[in-house]
Amino acid sequence: MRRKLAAGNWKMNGTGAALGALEAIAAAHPAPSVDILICPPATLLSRAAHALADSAVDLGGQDCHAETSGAHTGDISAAMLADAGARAVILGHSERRADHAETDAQVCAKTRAALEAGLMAVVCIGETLEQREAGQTLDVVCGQLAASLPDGIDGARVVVAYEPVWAIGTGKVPTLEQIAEVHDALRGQLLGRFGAETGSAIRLLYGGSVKPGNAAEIFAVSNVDGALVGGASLNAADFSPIIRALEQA
Ligand SMILES: O=C[C@H](O)COP(=O)(O)O
Repeated sequence: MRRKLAAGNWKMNGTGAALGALEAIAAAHPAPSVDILICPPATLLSRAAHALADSAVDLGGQDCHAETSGAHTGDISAAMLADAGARAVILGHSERRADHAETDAQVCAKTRAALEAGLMAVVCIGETLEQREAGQTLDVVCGQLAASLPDGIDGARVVVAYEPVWAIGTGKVPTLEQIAEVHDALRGQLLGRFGAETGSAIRLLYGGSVKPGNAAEIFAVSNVDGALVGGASLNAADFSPIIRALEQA
Protein backbone atom coordinates (compact mmCIF):
# COMPACT_ATOMS: atom_id res chain seq x y z
CA MET A 1 0.00 0.00 0.00
CA ARG A 2 1.47 3.33 -1.05
CA ARG A 3 1.58 6.00 1.63
CA LYS A 4 0.27 9.27 0.26
CA LEU A 5 2.61 12.23 -0.10
CA ALA A 6 1.97 15.97 0.13
CA ALA A 7 5.05 17.66 -1.30
CA GLY A 8 5.76 21.37 -1.45
CA ASN A 9 8.15 22.99 -3.91
CA TRP A 10 9.10 26.46 -2.76
CA LYS A 11 11.07 27.14 -5.96
CA MET A 12 13.15 30.35 -5.69
CA ASN A 13 11.14 31.72 -2.79
CA GLY A 14 12.08 32.21 0.84
CA THR A 15 14.82 33.62 3.04
CA GLY A 16 15.31 33.09 6.75
CA ALA A 17 12.05 34.88 7.46
CA ALA A 18 10.19 32.03 5.77
CA LEU A 19 11.26 29.51 8.40
CA GLY A 20 8.23 30.59 10.42
CA ALA A 21 5.95 29.28 7.68
CA LEU A 22 7.75 25.94 7.74
CA GLU A 23 7.37 25.73 11.50
CA ALA A 24 3.67 26.61 11.24
CA ILE A 25 3.09 23.82 8.72
CA ALA A 26 4.93 21.34 10.94
CA ALA A 27 3.06 22.49 14.05
CA ALA A 28 -0.29 22.02 12.32
CA HIS A 29 0.53 18.38 11.49
CA PRO A 30 2.31 16.77 14.44
CA ALA A 31 1.21 13.23 13.53
CA PRO A 32 0.03 13.18 9.91
CA SER A 33 -1.35 10.05 8.30
CA VAL A 34 0.39 11.02 5.04
CA ASP A 35 4.00 11.90 4.29
CA ILE A 36 4.81 15.60 4.14
CA LEU A 37 7.81 16.88 2.20
CA ILE A 38 8.83 20.50 1.73
CA CYS A 39 11.58 21.52 -0.66
CA PRO A 40 12.79 25.01 0.24
CA PRO A 41 15.70 26.75 -1.49
CA ALA A 42 19.00 25.00 -0.75
CA THR A 43 20.13 28.04 1.23
CA LEU A 44 17.47 27.27 3.85
CA LEU A 45 17.98 23.52 4.17
CA SER A 46 20.32 23.46 7.16
CA ARG A 47 18.34 25.98 9.15
CA ALA A 48 15.08 24.28 8.21
CA ALA A 49 16.46 20.90 9.25
CA HIS A 50 17.36 22.36 12.63
CA ALA A 51 13.96 24.03 13.02
CA LEU A 52 12.02 20.89 12.01
CA ALA A 53 14.24 18.35 13.75
CA ASP A 54 11.45 16.86 15.87
CA SER A 55 8.67 17.27 13.34
CA ALA A 56 6.93 14.94 10.89
CA VAL A 57 7.91 17.13 7.94
CA ASP A 58 10.71 15.92 5.69
CA LEU A 59 12.88 18.31 3.70
CA GLY A 60 14.12 18.07 0.15
CA GLY A 61 16.25 19.86 -2.41
CA GLN A 62 15.03 21.12 -5.78
CA ASP A 63 17.85 19.78 -7.96
CA CYS A 64 21.21 18.07 -7.66
CA HIS A 65 24.24 17.45 -9.87
CA ALA A 66 24.76 13.99 -11.30
CA GLU A 67 28.36 13.84 -10.04
CA THR A 68 29.30 13.39 -6.42
CA SER A 69 31.86 16.22 -6.32
CA GLY A 70 34.24 18.19 -8.49
CA ALA A 71 34.64 21.30 -10.61
CA HIS A 72 30.99 22.27 -11.09
CA THR A 73 30.71 25.84 -9.90
CA GLY A 74 27.36 26.67 -8.40
CA ASP A 75 26.08 23.12 -8.38
CA ILE A 76 25.16 20.94 -5.40
CA SER A 77 25.61 17.19 -5.14
CA ALA A 78 23.02 14.80 -3.78
CA ALA A 79 25.33 13.95 -0.88
CA MET A 80 25.59 17.66 -0.02
CA LEU A 81 21.80 17.91 0.09
CA ALA A 82 21.65 14.88 2.37
CA ASP A 83 24.35 16.38 4.56
CA ALA A 84 22.31 19.59 4.85
CA GLY A 85 19.28 17.64 6.08
CA ALA A 86 17.42 16.71 2.90
CA ARG A 87 15.68 13.35 2.61
CA ALA A 88 14.60 13.87 -0.99
CA VAL A 89 15.24 15.91 -4.11
CA ILE A 90 13.03 17.13 -6.94
CA LEU A 91 14.55 16.32 -10.34
CA GLY A 92 13.62 17.29 -13.89
CA HIS A 93 11.12 19.97 -12.95
CA SER A 94 9.84 21.63 -16.11
CA GLU A 95 11.34 24.93 -14.98
CA ARG A 96 14.78 23.30 -14.92
CA ARG A 97 14.13 21.54 -18.22
CA ALA A 98 13.19 24.96 -19.69
CA ASP A 99 15.62 27.29 -17.89
CA HIS A 100 18.64 24.96 -17.97
CA ALA A 101 17.85 22.79 -20.99
CA GLU A 102 17.92 19.65 -18.86
CA THR A 103 17.40 16.50 -20.89
CA ASP A 104 15.80 13.22 -19.88
CA ALA A 105 19.27 11.64 -19.90
CA GLN A 106 20.54 14.22 -17.42
CA VAL A 107 17.48 13.75 -15.23
CA CYS A 108 18.12 10.01 -15.31
CA ALA A 109 21.74 10.49 -14.24
CA LYS A 110 20.66 12.83 -11.45
CA THR A 111 18.05 10.34 -10.31
CA ARG A 112 20.70 7.64 -10.09
CA ALA A 113 22.95 9.99 -8.11
CA ALA A 114 20.14 10.92 -5.72
CA LEU A 115 19.29 7.29 -5.02
CA GLU A 116 22.95 6.42 -4.50
CA ALA A 117 23.18 9.25 -1.94
CA GLY A 118 20.23 7.78 -0.04
CA LEU A 119 17.72 10.41 -1.12
CA MET A 120 14.21 9.87 -2.42
CA ALA A 121 13.94 11.11 -6.01
CA VAL A 122 10.86 13.10 -7.06
CA VAL A 123 11.07 12.96 -10.85
CA CYS A 124 8.92 15.45 -12.77
CA ILE A 125 7.40 14.99 -16.21
CA GLY A 126 4.69 16.82 -18.14
CA GLU A 127 3.55 18.09 -21.50
CA THR A 128 3.38 21.65 -22.82
CA LEU A 129 0.11 23.15 -24.00
CA GLU A 130 1.20 22.78 -27.61
CA GLN A 131 1.89 19.09 -27.07
CA ARG A 132 -1.49 18.56 -25.42
CA GLU A 133 -3.33 20.38 -28.17
CA ALA A 134 -1.47 18.26 -30.72
CA GLY A 135 -2.72 15.10 -29.01
CA GLN A 136 0.81 14.12 -27.93
CA THR A 137 0.34 14.09 -24.15
CA LEU A 138 0.67 10.36 -23.49
CA ASP A 139 3.55 9.98 -25.95
CA VAL A 140 5.41 12.87 -24.31
CA VAL A 141 4.94 11.90 -20.68
CA CYS A 142 5.53 8.19 -21.27
CA GLY A 143 8.67 9.03 -23.23
CA GLN A 144 9.92 11.29 -20.46
CA LEU A 145 9.15 8.63 -17.87
CA ALA A 146 10.97 5.92 -19.78
CA ALA A 147 14.09 8.02 -20.29
CA SER A 148 14.19 9.77 -16.90
CA LEU A 149 14.16 6.68 -14.66
CA PRO A 150 17.18 4.39 -14.40
CA ASP A 151 16.87 0.61 -14.18
CA GLY A 152 17.13 -1.25 -10.92
CA ILE A 153 15.38 1.29 -8.72
CA ASP A 154 13.82 0.88 -5.30
CA GLY A 155 10.21 1.86 -5.93
CA ALA A 156 9.73 3.08 -2.37
CA ARG A 157 12.35 5.77 -2.96
CA VAL A 158 11.10 6.99 -6.33
CA VAL A 159 8.19 9.37 -6.80
CA VAL A 160 6.94 10.54 -10.18
CA ALA A 161 5.22 13.92 -10.40
CA TYR A 162 2.99 14.55 -13.41
CA GLU A 163 2.95 18.30 -13.92
CA PRO A 164 1.39 19.63 -17.12
CA VAL A 165 3.57 22.65 -17.93
CA TRP A 166 0.51 24.73 -18.82
CA ALA A 167 -1.04 24.10 -15.39
CA ILE A 168 1.93 25.30 -13.35
CA GLY A 169 1.25 28.62 -11.66
CA THR A 170 -1.58 29.43 -14.06
CA GLY A 171 -4.70 28.46 -12.14
CA LYS A 172 -5.55 26.09 -15.02
CA VAL A 173 -6.01 22.44 -14.12
CA PRO A 174 -6.66 19.47 -16.41
CA THR A 175 -10.03 17.79 -16.10
CA LEU A 176 -10.16 14.90 -13.65
CA GLU A 177 -10.53 12.58 -16.65
CA GLN A 178 -7.35 13.98 -18.18
CA ILE A 179 -5.45 13.48 -14.93
CA ALA A 180 -6.77 9.93 -14.62
CA GLU A 181 -5.84 9.11 -18.22
CA VAL A 182 -2.22 10.17 -17.66
CA HIS A 183 -1.82 8.62 -14.21
CA ASP A 184 -3.32 5.32 -15.33
CA ALA A 185 -0.96 5.26 -18.32
CA LEU A 186 2.03 6.03 -16.10
CA ARG A 187 1.09 3.28 -13.65
CA GLY A 188 0.72 0.81 -16.49
CA GLN A 189 4.12 1.73 -17.84
CA LEU A 190 5.77 1.43 -14.41
CA LEU A 191 4.22 -1.99 -13.85
CA GLY A 192 5.28 -3.16 -17.28
CA ARG A 193 8.86 -2.00 -16.93
CA PHE A 194 9.64 -2.66 -13.27
CA GLY A 195 7.22 -5.46 -12.40
CA ALA A 196 4.40 -5.58 -9.87
CA GLU A 197 6.33 -4.98 -6.67
CA THR A 198 8.42 -2.00 -7.77
CA GLY A 199 5.90 -0.64 -10.25
CA SER A 200 3.15 -0.47 -7.66
CA ALA A 201 5.41 1.03 -4.97
CA ILE A 202 6.29 4.16 -6.95
CA ARG A 203 4.06 7.04 -5.92
CA LEU A 204 2.44 9.22 -8.57
CA LEU A 205 1.82 12.86 -7.68
CA TYR A 206 -0.18 15.40 -9.60
CA GLY A 207 1.20 18.96 -9.74
CA GLY A 208 -0.05 22.19 -11.28
CA SER A 209 -2.27 24.77 -9.58
CA VAL A 210 -3.29 22.48 -6.72
CA LYS A 211 -5.16 24.63 -4.18
CA PRO A 212 -7.29 24.01 -1.08
CA GLY A 213 -10.39 24.32 -3.26
CA ASN A 214 -9.52 21.61 -5.79
CA ALA A 215 -7.29 19.25 -3.80
CA ALA A 216 -10.01 16.82 -2.62
CA GLU A 217 -11.37 16.14 -6.10
CA ILE A 218 -7.88 15.65 -7.52
CA PHE A 219 -6.94 13.26 -4.69
CA ALA A 220 -9.99 11.13 -5.51
CA VAL A 221 -8.65 10.43 -9.01
CA SER A 222 -7.35 6.96 -9.75
CA ASN A 223 -3.60 6.50 -9.26
CA VAL A 224 -3.12 9.95 -7.70
CA ASP A 225 -1.04 9.36 -4.56
CA GLY A 226 -0.65 12.99 -3.60
CA ALA A 227 0.47 16.32 -4.99
CA LEU A 228 3.52 18.39 -5.74
CA VAL A 229 2.39 21.88 -4.76
CA GLY A 230 4.10 25.13 -5.67
CA GLY A 231 2.53 28.43 -4.65
CA ALA A 232 0.06 26.94 -2.19
CA SER A 233 2.84 25.25 -0.22
CA LEU A 234 4.39 28.54 0.86
CA ASN A 235 2.16 29.05 3.87
CA ALA A 236 0.25 26.93 6.34
CA ALA A 237 -3.09 28.59 5.55
CA ASP A 238 -3.02 27.08 2.06
CA PHE A 239 -0.88 23.97 2.48
CA SER A 240 -2.57 22.60 5.63
CA PRO A 241 -6.00 22.18 4.00
CA ILE A 242 -4.32 20.38 1.10
CA ILE A 243 -2.57 18.02 3.53
CA ARG A 244 -5.86 17.43 5.33
CA ALA A 245 -7.66 16.72 2.06
CA LEU A 246 -5.02 14.11 1.27
CA GLU A 247 -5.42 12.54 4.71
CA GLN A 248 -9.14 12.20 4.04
CA ALA A 249 -8.79 10.88 0.48
O1 LIG B 1 6.48 21.94 -8.38
C1 LIG B 1 5.37 22.45 -8.31
C2 LIG B 1 4.64 22.82 -9.48
O2 LIG B 1 5.43 23.47 -10.43
C3 LIG B 1 3.28 23.42 -9.27
O3 LIG B 1 3.33 24.79 -9.00
P1 LIG B 1 1.96 25.53 -8.66
O4 LIG B 1 1.28 24.73 -7.58
O5 LIG B 1 2.37 26.89 -8.18
O6 LIG B 1 1.15 25.57 -9.91
